[in-house]
Parts: sequence; structure tokens; C-alpha cells
Amino acid sequence: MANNYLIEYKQKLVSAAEAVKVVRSGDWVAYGHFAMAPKLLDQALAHRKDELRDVKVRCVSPMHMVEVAQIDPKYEHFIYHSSFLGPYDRKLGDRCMHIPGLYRTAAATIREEHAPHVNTVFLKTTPMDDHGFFNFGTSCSYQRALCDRADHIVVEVNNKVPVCLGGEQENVHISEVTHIVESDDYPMPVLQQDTCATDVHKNIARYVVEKLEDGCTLQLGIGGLANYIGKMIADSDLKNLGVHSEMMCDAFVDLFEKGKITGSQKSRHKYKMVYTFALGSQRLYDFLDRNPACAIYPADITNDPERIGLNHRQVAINNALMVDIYGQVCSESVDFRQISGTGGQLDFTYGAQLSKGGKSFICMPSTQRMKDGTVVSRITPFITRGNIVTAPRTLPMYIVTEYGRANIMGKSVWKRAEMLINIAHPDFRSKLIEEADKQKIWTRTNRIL
Ligand SMILES: CC(=O)SCCNC(=O)CCNC(=O)[C@H](O)C(C)(C)COP(=O)(O)OP(=O)(O)OC[C@H]1O[C@@H](n2cnc3c(N)ncnc32)[C@H](O)[C@@H]1OP(=O)(O)O
Ligand SMILES: CCCC(=O)O
Repeated sequence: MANNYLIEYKQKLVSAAEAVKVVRSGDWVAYGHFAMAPKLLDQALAHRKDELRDVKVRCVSPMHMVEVAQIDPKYEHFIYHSSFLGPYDRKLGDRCMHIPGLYRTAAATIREEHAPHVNTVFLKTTPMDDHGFFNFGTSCSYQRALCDRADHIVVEVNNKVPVCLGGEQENVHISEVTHIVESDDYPMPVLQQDTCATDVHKNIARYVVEKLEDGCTLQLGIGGLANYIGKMIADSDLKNLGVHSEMMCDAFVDLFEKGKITGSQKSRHKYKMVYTFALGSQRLYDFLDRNPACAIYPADITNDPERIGLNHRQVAINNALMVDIYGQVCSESVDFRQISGTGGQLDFTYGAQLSKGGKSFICMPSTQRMKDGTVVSRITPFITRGNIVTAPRTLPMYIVTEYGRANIMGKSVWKRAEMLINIAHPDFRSKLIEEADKQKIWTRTNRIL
């Protein structure tokens, strides 16, 4: 390591308590995303509660409970925001404010300051390399855009963070950093996922896998179901697959280890498994560490529909919470309750539409058991109160439940209603027909179910 970097390192090395002193009342602070949200800096900032007022913090699905969000229920000192809620954000209830947006455009909103100016970035990173770089680890995301605009960059280094080799913008250099904090190398957070081995999930996976072709390029969305479908693809006869995804999940490790991924048929980023963030098990993090088969890119590159569409046979597999009989897809909220965010669902669904031979799949079980035990249909007659449309009806191709697969693209409103009611749970079909009839989209040409 060059001696001058070591000298600079020692000069910038401080305790977490010292580092967070850069934050002033009224500031915006951005935390690293997903598994790269820093713990020590968050705790140290929370300790400054009584000195600070109106500090706004933004993050993306951290994999632990954020301290500043818990410590101040009246939002006098800190207001916490997440632009994609994960399991820990959801537990915060109304202590977590949502910032709606497309993942693809988040970097631009920051660079062009449509989003409020971020004063300080707190990032969890790898330790510094010989050339003075701190790697963003498993979240390239829009960390570089945040670093480019922020007044201060503080890194919390951790030896357990895998070095994720990238195509561009995956590092920050010591010359740009205000402070360095060394952590006690706490482990990478593991995503607890439903293993999804029910008949419902098996049937959904079967309806997807039977439409895939050799040489296709895969995107797998967030959620246990998409990961399970990926594992089913790994057990199939498909070959020569490629990866152009937003999320890198465990299923891709299975696919790679079973020899399914070559990337040789990709038109863009040939031979590389392209992604912008990874979340999963320690096995996934070990797989990614310095792996030249993988390339992490910022989200505005991975999620650009035009770029996605350059790959022939791009396949986008995502999950939904609810789909109405027109094909409007709600994947991020239920009754005014924000569950997650738009993320990349819209852009990958569109990107697959632009791709020659591309296919998109929106997958969900046909019903949901609510916390009070009632069972509701996820195929609904209309978008219910408070729900947010993640993908408009003009974009999806296949909607898949355990009862089948409906290709709604290019179909009329009555044909869509017929196809979607056909894959709803049988217990709800007659009610859906009644509702479709009231909306005048159930015609005498509709098939009797
Ligand atoms: C980060 C990215 O953008 S990756 C690229 C693709 N992006 C997307 O698809 C974004 C939108 N999609 C998503 O967020 C996810 O795929 C989801 C939410 C649709 C499914 O993800 P999963 O992890 O499988 O969701 P899961 O079934 O565990 O449910 C998540 C929560 O929603 C609740 N929920 C799910 N369905 C319903 C429903 N119909 N009614 C009420 N609550 C519901 C669950 O109870 C759970 O809440 P909890 O954490 O408080 O227990
Ligand atoms: C994962 C989505 C994050 C964002 O849009 O900011």
C-alpha cells in the first residue's frame, strides 16, 4: 500500500462518536443501502439526539432496526425515511417515511438536486485497498451519486464486507473521504427468506419455467417466490443462461454452481452476471467476494429499460401483492400501508418488453391469508383504496398464480378480465365475474369458467 495513503488513513481515522459530529441540525444524512447500512455510525448519531433537531435520515431497506428511527417517536430530532421498505422498516410503522421513486432515477434526483441536498453520507464499506479505494460491497445502488453530491463522506469499514468487483462507480477513494471509522467486523446480515416449498409455489414456478428458453438472460426480483423460481430454473434442463438483474440473490449461486450460467448469449455485458445490490445468505456473500464472473453497477445502469432490452430473450420475474382484472399490478402497498417500493419492477417489466424475445412474469399466490385469519383474493375487481400501482396495465406480459399463466399483453379489457379470473382462486371467481359484469367488461363472449 502506498505510504501516503496510510498516512492519510491514520489522519482520517476517528471514533464513531467523533465522526458523527459532522452532522448539524437540519441536515440530511444518507445511509448505505440494504446490507451496507452502517450500524456504528447510526448508533453514534442516535446518541447525539439531545444536541440535534430536525435531522433527516434516508436509507434503503436496512437489514437491522435503524436506531435514529426508534429513538425519537415525535420526530423532533430525527425523521427517518426509506425509499424501499424492508422487513425492519416495516416494523417501524409510521416512524418510517417513504420516498417514492424509481430506483433507476434515484441517482439523477440526487445529482440534479430534485431530492433535498444530502449533507453527509454514512457508508459501510470494505477496508481500504492498496490503491486507497473503499469498495461499496454489496450495494452499488446510487452510493456514488450520493458521494458526488455530499459535503462529507464517512466510511465505516468492515472486514466481513465482500469486495464486489464492478463495471463502474463501485468505490470511493480516501481522498474524498472526511472520516474513517473502524468497526468490530460484525457479520454481514443474512436475509431470512421463506423457503416457499409449498405446492402453490411449485406450481407457479412450473408455469414460469416452462416458458423459458436456453440462452435467456434472467432478472429475479425481491421476495421468496422469485428466489424459489430461480432455484427451480437451476434444477431445469435450461442452459447457457445469462444474468442482468437488479438484485443478486441466492438462486443465482445455485444457477452458477449447476453450470447454468455462462452469459455467452448476452448482447450486453457478455459473460458477466450484472446486478446492483445483493441480499441473501453468507454463501451468497462468499460467492460474490472478488468473483470476476459478477459485475456490480449503479442502479441507473442496471435498471435502464433500454439497456435491459438490448439483451435478447431478457426475462423479468417479479412478485406482486395484488393484480386487478385490468392487469394493474400493486406490489408495494396494501391499504395505505407501504410494504416496500417500486424498486426496479416497472423498469425490468418494461425492459423485458423492449427485448427481442423478452418475457416478463408477475407472480403471486392467488390468495393471501390476513393476520386475522381471513383469506382474500389477490386478483381483485379493481385497485382497492390506498393501494399504489407499481406497474400499469400497459406493461405486464404474463401474470402467474398457482392456477395458471395469463398473457395479458395486447388483450382487450374483457379478455384480460376473463384470463385473470381464470387464474384466480376458484372460490373467488363467481364474485369476480359479478364485479366484472358491473364494470361492463364481462361480455357474452367470455368463456364460462
Ligand atoms: C429492490 C427491488 O426493487 S428488486 C427488483 C424488483 N422489485 C420489486 O418487485 C418491487 C416490489 N416487490 C416487492 O417489494 C416484493 O416482491 C413483494 C412485497 C411483492 C413480495 O416480497 P416478499 O418478501 O415475498 O413479501 P412477503 O410475502 O414476505 O410480504 C411482505 C409483507 O407484506 C405483507 N403482505 C403481503 N401480502 C399482503 C396482503 N395481500 N395484504 C396485507 N399484507 C400483505 C406481509 O404480511 C409482510 O409483512 P410483514 O413483514 O409485516 O410480515
Ligand atoms: C430499491 C429502490 C431504492 C430507491 O428507489 O431509492
